[in-house]
Amino acid sequence: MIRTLDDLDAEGTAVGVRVDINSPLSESGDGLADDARLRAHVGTLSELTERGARVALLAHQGRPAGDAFSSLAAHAERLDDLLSAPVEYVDATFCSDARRRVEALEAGSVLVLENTRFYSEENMSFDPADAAETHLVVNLSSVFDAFVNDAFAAAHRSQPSIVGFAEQLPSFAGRVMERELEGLGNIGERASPRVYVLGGAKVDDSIEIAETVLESGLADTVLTAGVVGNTFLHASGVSLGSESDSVVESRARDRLGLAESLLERYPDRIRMPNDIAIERGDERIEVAVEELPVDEPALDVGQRTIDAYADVFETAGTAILNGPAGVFEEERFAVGTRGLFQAATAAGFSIVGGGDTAAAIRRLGLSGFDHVSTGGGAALAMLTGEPLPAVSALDSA
Ligand SMILES: Nc1ncnc2c1ncn2[C@@H]1O[C@H](COP(=O)(O)OP(=O)(O)OP(=O)(O)O)[C@@H](O)[C@H]1O
Ligand SMILES: O=C(O)[C@H](O)COP(=O)(O)O
Repeated sequence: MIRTLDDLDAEGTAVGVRVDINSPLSESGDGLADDARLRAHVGTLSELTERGARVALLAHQGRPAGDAFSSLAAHAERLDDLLSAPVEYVDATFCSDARRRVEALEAGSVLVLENTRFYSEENMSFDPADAAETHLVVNLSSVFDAFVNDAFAAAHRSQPSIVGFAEQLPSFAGRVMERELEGLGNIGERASPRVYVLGGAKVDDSIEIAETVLESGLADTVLTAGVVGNTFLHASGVSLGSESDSVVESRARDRLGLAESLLERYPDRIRMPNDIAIERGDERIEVAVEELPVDEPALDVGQRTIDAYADVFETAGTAILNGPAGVFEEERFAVGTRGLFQAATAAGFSIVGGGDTAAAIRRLGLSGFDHVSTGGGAALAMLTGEPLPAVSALDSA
């Protein structure tokens, strides 16, 4: 049974709170280009500080050697704007200076510790028992009274700050974690027919997801769009044209055979676009599949596809959306994503996977979904029935 903040005696308690505020950075790299994930955690942090907790914040940003690998100074500054509680930052995570700052925390205040991934162990995976013995967890457990995991978007990572503390301290789910588990947990018990929309450009991953959800019966129908839809059209023998075919072959990598096999095994449960949209001059031109191939790359799905998929949503019990239908960053090719995602809200319960998809619906001003996740890979793991290390750790705490 996972304990929540309802079960935590917060007054005066030094609480280590793991959040996921991993965010796109501004061009200059010294600021945040998007603060959606910081805003997502305001509820948890406000509740804890208003209840008198002494909050030490743990988080990662980027990956070693990656462009977005940075300190959390800018995150702390933004959180100070977003929270009514005082927020300070220290450029240390678990050394004696950091521990002293945690011990000196006043009730109702927040200290942002430095990026956990600045320390080598955090970039490795451990079983929870071994994670509990890492330097980060051992040192910080000596100054924390309790641990809250609110980092749903990193819940699929078995890293020390995610799975180690539950072995050492009383541990609880934060409100983001609680909400995500309510929205995405037990997906197999959600009303059917369950319809998965697989779009975007992570084609090899999406083909594997299609196999998982079809084989397990989680999905009654898989609707494909984006490069994923183009790939299944290609796998079904349709030649889209040299430009699109080469995009498909590069993105599908060695999974094209699996797409062909899935079409043979589930001909009635996988749907492909009826039409695509191309750019000709300054125009958006929609081309029926029967009129393919064309020279220009397929950059979106067309109205016939939107209408056909909308019919499916009308009778869907649950719609799960991951990946946009087209190059939504260009307004002319956002038509598919707008139409498809809006139509999906007709389903009994609509869920949007996190990451770029959640960013897309914010950018396009789309609304009406029952659950919009903060997690990309973590949401997908839950939506395909995979266990999440962070959740297992909290559950055994
Ligand atoms: N037909 C298309 N041709 C080329 N690119 C496309 C097409 N359709 C969608 N895309 C691109 O796919 C990208 C998003 O795909 P991606 O798979 O990363 O989404 P996502 O699954 O939501 O991401 P994440 O897993 O990070 O949440 C967008 O940048 C979009 O431009
Ligand atoms: O942005 C995300 O998907 C999460 O913060 C996890 O980041 P990671 O893929 O670098 O572990």
